[in-house]
Amino acid sequence: MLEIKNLSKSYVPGIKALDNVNVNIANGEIFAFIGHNGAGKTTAIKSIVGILSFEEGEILLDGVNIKNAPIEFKKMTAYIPDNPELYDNLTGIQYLNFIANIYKLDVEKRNDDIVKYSRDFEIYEDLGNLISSYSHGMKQKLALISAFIRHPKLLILDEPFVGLDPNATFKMKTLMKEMADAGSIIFFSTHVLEVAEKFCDHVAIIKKGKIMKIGTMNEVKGDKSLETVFMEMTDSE
Ligand SMILES: Nc1ncnc2c1ncn2[C@@H]1O[C@H](COP(=O)(O)OP(=O)(O)OP(=O)(O)O)[C@@H](O)[C@H]1O
Repeated sequence: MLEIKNLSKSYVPGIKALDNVNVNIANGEIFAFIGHNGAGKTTAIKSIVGILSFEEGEILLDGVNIKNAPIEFKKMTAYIPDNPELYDNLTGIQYLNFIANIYKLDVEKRNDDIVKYSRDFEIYEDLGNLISSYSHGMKQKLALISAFIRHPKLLILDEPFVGLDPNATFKMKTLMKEMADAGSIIFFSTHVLEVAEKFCDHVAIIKKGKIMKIGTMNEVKGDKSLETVFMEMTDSE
């Protein structure tokens, strides 16, 4: 379970980018975090994965506190930013093995997973090429594979649907669903409300650092579309 309790964060004293955010996500849930530009999604994500410090609150994954046990927490977590920075001078396979070695993944299992996921994402044939020769979408696919081979407890993604072709988007959703069915938590931010509506069990709408509405997709949208509820929540001052 991921527990975010009373999380507040300011970049500038007196201005809260996150204001008393509370979120609980059970194992196996697919959770979408939606909000306007500047609402605080990336700030929340970077706080959860331990990149940003925060002044108030607690973040726990299966009871492990990011502040008290950051290494243990990070071992269970895979994070894919909206624009992943990879190592241009490595080949795709060198990068995947580098990540696999850092996390001490079993060699046989990792090799099987690399073949499976790179075939799924149709970049198997490109793994021997330098990352510098990859397109933006291919880099995103490589970053996704590096996360999937770890089978993390928490997979957290910032805007994962931007820049992927329809096949890759479909494949990513299928693999995310598989991971959730195996008990992982999938947490992502998105501006693509149709995908969030169809794909997620749970959702939170954030505005100016505050959670406006949170719950199951049905609880949040009722008999309206997610877009309608989002507009109602975020347009009003
Ligand atoms: N490094 C920073 N220094 C100062 N203020 C920042 C910094 N990063 C973000 N902010 C501010 O924090 C607030 C939340 O930004 P954040 O990037 O979390 O929003 P977001 O919801 O991810 O937006 P987007 O959808 O545009 O990616 C904004 O007001 C932003 O200007």
